[in-house]
Amino acid sequence: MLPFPARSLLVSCQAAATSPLHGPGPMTMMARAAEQAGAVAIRANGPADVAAIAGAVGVPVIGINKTGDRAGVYITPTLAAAAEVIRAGAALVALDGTTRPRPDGLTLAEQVSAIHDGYGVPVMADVDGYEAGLAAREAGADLVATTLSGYTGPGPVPAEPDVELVAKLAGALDCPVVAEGRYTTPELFRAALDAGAYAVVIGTAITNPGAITRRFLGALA
Ligand SMILES: CC(=O)N[C@H](C=O)[C@@H](O)[C@H](O)[C@H](O)COP(=O)(O)O
Repeated sequence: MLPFPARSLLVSCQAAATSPLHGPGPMTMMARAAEQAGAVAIRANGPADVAAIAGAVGVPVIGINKTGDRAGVYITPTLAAAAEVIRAGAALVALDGTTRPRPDGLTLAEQVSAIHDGYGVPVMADVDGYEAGLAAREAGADLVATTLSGYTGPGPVPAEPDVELVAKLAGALDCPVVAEGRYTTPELFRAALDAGAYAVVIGTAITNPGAITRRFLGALA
């Protein structure tokens, strides 16, 4: 049973170490504001933020634990990283669901089943493409998210979200597909749901005032 309903908006509350909003205090305020406005789950990074947010909101927290280099597997890359955010209060854990080798040597299937067996929480696999999505479900993921599409190849990150991948995965998988990554407008949020997304995670467009400010100033360039 998933801890949030279909056709819902989930808000990612994360701030880079360079941001004045970095840390559990500001991220908890962001999460409370998102919950007050109708977000039905919060995605948060690291045990400190997960613990603070889980203690302050009534909606479930999707915990991630970014570790290591962004060029490699960095979203909850190991079982130990997953355990930290689960112990901090995550109701669900999201982790790298690509086919790349993982730093602790576990396969994705081994990591997922260790989380299921050891902690009993659902797992969301952040994938970068169709084949990875199929493989992640095969490996036991309870949800598949398009989070890493556009981020694992050699080229620049596209401006638009990968709605096509959402549609392909939703048509092929027997589990919920979550749209995540570069959903910047209400129209794109709606497009993801219409393409078959169970829910949509929105981060930057809601919780990153620095990026929003830069986006407006881009109109002057
Ligand atoms: C690729 C990667 O590391 N994505 C991260 C995953 O947790 C976050 O940095 C994103 O903000 C999140 O996925 C939400 O996406 P957007 O901020 O585009 O709405």
